[in-house]
Amino acid sequence: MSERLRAIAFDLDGTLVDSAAGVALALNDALARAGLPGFDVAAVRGWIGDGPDALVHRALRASALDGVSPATLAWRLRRDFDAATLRAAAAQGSPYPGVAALLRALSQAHPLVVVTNKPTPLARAVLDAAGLLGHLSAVHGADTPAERKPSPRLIEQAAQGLDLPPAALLMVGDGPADLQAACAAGCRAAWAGWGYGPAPGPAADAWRLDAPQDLLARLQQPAPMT
Ligand SMILES: O=C(O)COP(=O)(O)O
Repeated sequence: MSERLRAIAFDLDGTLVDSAAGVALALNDALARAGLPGFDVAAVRGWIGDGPDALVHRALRASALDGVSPATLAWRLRRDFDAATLRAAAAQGSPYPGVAALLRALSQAHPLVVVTNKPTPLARAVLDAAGLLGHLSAVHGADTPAERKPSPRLIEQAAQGLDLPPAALLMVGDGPADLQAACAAGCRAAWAGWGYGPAPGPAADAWRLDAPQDLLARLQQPAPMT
């Protein structure tokens, strides 16, 4: 690990936990309670990464209800989605192969945090059920819209909590919002190629990781940003 890199911030969905099937389960539970049809995992996978409000909005748009439905429907779907997630956190997904071992190895030497667009209570429940919470120093979830990545706020909050400048962090994530938030915070970035997001363009200043274990190897090399 380079001298200035002192802590690692991980995205949750599509980076630590393969949650698409679990998110689809909770979303479809909420939709069914509202008398609406559900969606398959492939569709839902493409809607993950910007938080549950965006997920609900995208589901409503795909249901052709967007714009004609009252705001209370979105509110109710969101409430029921959160409840379904908390009721069955263990069904929300498992860590990707190699993730638990990676966190175990990295946490020996460096603080690890999660920076996610999931609200904190949901994020903590999912991480706990996945057996990952014990490796983490803190979980920073987006509890208000303004905190959501690509805003740098959660990364800044994480850095502040560790008493480090954001530049001392590496943000590892699968989505464009993760890399944009890292750039906005002035912190280094690594793209998790095993997740849901598209590959960053050639101009993006980020490590490209094919598998969780690649991170250990890359941490021995010079950092992509200074
Ligand atoms: O979309 C979500 O709920 C959270 O997504 P993230 O963990 O990739 O930030």
